[in-house]
Amino acid sequence: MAETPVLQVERLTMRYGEGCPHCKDHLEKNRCTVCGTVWAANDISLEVYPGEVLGIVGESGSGKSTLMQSLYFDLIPTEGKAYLQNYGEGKKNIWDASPLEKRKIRNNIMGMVYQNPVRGLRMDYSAASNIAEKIIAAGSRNAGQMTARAEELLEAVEILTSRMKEAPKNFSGGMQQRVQISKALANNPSLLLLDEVTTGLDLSVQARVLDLIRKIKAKYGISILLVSHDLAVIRMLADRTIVMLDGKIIESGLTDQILEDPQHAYTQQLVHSLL
Ligand SMILES: Nc1ncnc2c1ncn2[C@@H]1O[C@H](COP(=O)(O)OP(=O)(O)OP(=O)(O)O)[C@@H](O)[C@H]1O
Repeated sequence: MAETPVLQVERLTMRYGEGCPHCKDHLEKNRCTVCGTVWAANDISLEVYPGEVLGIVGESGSGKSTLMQSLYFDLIPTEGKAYLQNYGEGKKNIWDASPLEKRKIRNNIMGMVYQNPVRGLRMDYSAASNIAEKIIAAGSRNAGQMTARAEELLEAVEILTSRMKEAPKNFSGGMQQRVQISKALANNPSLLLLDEVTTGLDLSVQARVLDLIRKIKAKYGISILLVSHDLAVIRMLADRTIVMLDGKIIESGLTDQILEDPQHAYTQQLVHSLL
C-alpha cells in the first residue's frame, strides 16, 4: 500500500484579479497581458511524506510565500484543496475548516518558521514564555510541564537554558531563528513549514541553523516543507525538490537527480550558478 502523505496539496491557485478567458494563453511571467490578473500560484499540487524534507526553490515572485502562507492560513487561496494526515483523517480540505479548527491546525499539526523572526516571536516575552504561549494555545495549563518542555526544546536548538528567561530581542539573528524553531516544535507538530529561514543571516550562522534543522529532523522524525530561493540551502536539506517559476511548478524530483540532471532551462541555470 502506498504511504499516506502528511500533507497533500491539490491544484492550489491564488490569483489577484478576476481572470479572463485569455489568461491561459497570454501570461507574461505570472500576469495576464489582457486583463492584468496576477496568478501568484498557478495549479500547484504536491505531497509531503512522513519524515521527508521537501524543498521548494524559485526566484523572488515565483509564488513560494503564497504557497506557505496559504498552508498556514495567512492567505486563503482562490482555488485548490489541501489535506493533512492528522486532520479529518486526511479527508477534509483544510481551507474549508472553521476558524477554531484552523487555530487547532496551526497550534497542533503545523509549525511555522518565518524569514523574519518578528512574525513568529514575541520579542519582549522571554524565550521560555514564547514556547509556553504556544503550549497554552494548544490547551495545556501545567506550569511545571511547560517549563520542562521549554528547557527540552531550547536545549534541542542549542540555546543555553540559563538564557531562557531572556527576551529574543536581546538575541542575535541566528539565535532568534533557533527560538522560533523551538516555538514551532512546542506541540509536536507533524509538519514544519520553513519559509526562507536562513535568508539574511551571515554564512556561518546560516550553516549552524541548517545543521540544526538536520538534527531536529533526525531527532523528531518530523516532515518539513522548506522554501528557499537558494539552491545551496535546498541541496543541504531536501530529500525531494520542487522548482517554481512564475507561480508554476516547472520541475520536481529527488534533489540529487535535479542537481545532476536538471531538465528545465531555468533549473539548469540555477544548478550552474552553484558550481
Ligand atoms: N496582494 C497582491 N496583489 C497582487 N499581486 C500580488 C499580491 N501579493 C503577491 N503578489 C504577487 O504574487 C507573486 C508571487 O509572490 P510570492 O510572494 O508568493 O513570491 P515568492 O516566490 O515568495 O517571492 P519572495 O521570495 O520575493 O517573497 C508575485 O508576482 C507578487 O508580486
